[in-house]
Amino acid sequence: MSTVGKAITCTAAVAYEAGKPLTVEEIIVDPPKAHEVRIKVEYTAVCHTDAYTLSGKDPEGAFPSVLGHEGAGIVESVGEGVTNVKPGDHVIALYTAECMKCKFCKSGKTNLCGAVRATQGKGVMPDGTVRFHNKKGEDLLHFMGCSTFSQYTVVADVSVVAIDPKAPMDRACLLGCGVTTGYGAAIKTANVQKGDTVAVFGAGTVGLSIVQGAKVRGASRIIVIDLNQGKKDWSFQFGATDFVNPSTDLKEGETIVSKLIEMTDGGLDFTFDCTGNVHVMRDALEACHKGWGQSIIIGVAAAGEEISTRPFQLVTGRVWKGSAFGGIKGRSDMGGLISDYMNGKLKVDEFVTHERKFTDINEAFEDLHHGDCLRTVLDLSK
Ligand SMILES: NC(=O)C1=CN([C@@H]2O[C@H](COP(=O)(O)OP(=O)(O)OC[C@H]3O[C@@H](n4cnc5c(N)ncnc54)[C@H](OP(=O)(O)O)[C@@H]3O)[C@@H](O)[C@H]2O)C=CC1
Ligand SMILES: N[C@@H](CCC(=O)N[C@@H](CSC=O)C(=O)NCC(=O)O)C(=O)O
Ligand SMILES: [Zn+2]
Ligand SMILES: [Zn+2]
Repeated sequence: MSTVGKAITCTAAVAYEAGKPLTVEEIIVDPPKAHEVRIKVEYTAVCHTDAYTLSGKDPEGAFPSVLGHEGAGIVESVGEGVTNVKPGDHVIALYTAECMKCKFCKSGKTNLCGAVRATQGKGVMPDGTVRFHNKKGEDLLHFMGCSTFSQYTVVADVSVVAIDPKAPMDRACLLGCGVTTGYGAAIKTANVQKGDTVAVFGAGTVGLSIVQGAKVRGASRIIVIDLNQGKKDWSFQFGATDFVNPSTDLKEGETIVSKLIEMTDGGLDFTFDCTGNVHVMRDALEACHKGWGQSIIIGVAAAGEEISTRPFQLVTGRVWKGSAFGGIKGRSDMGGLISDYMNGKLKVDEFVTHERKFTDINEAFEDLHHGDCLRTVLDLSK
């Protein structure tokens, strides 16, 4: 029986309270309104940012909500006026929308889009209402415009892209955030060139995806810095030339900054923070080469945190910038990333260290805190 135009009851993992496990329960998902798309989510991974918001450290975090933003699925139905996807399309949800019409989209300067960001940050659809309700009749908020921790979700049409149906969704879902963010940060935001020197702080999925982007571009040196020795082998597997563990590899009187400057004859062309730690962000800036080194902030820091350095670091030519979703325009660029993956140029499968059924989602959050996990992929059919 067709579900088009009807509310769907399905299983979701609801975040009722900061710092508490998710509640796996049946919820009701309304049909899509105009310019909205209802997706049957097939697979989702858990990103560090989901854990960050669940922890209560996200100033935009609101509860009760349906988290999740690294998901792939199949369009179940579309609202009036939707032309970019159709029922049956395989799709990836986009936490960075691309409307192609707003000031941001038309600027040619950024991948940030202004079309739905304000409502997205409040956990509601562009019309200010929600499509999720629990069985008590309470409204549940959306998250990052995606809410992939539900068997069905509703997103704005500007927040979804169709992909090659031959791409396996249990892997392509990682292009919804981690892999795209890191790879894009290297090849778009930084635009690393052949021979450049690169340092990556934090060897999670984001950091290791920067490593592979830097390798594709022919960087001469790719130094990974992580406190977890277990990340060393992975770093080399993705293309690092060096691995430094600041807790074991620094000599008396040496700092991570002085070591990196010494290793690279004055500092790096590009450094990236993928830890969300503001002290690491400072080190990453100060390890840049005088005159031209650029440090890219990707990690998400908790509410109230601030970055600092001596202004002289910038006066003398180092540049601090940031990157969201790797500077990638989701609707325009995703096809190319999927092709790169399918052609073997972009590693994605290698990040899937754990696979679980959806109902074990709280274990997937636990996985994130263990050094042996890059990504856990959840199968929403189980
Ligand atoms: N700007 C954007 O568009 C996006 C930002 N993010 C953010 O990027 C960051 C990375 O995400 P993800 O790769 O999923 O996260 P992970 O937690 O998988 O990776 C972070 C890595 O950094 C390591 N680390 C923590 N503290 C330090 C330190 N002081 N020095 C060196 N290494 C350290 C961690 O080690 P250990 O495991 O031992 O703690 C871990 O290996 C997160 O803050 C996330 O919220 C994610 C996606 C998009
Ligand atoms: N809500 C937080 C900021 C969270 C944040 O920085 N998100 C990243 C993506 S993290 C993905 O895993 C991002 O791209 N931000 C840009 C955006 O427009 O959201 C806060 O309020 O501090
Ligand atoms: Zn993410
Ligand atoms: Zn736009």
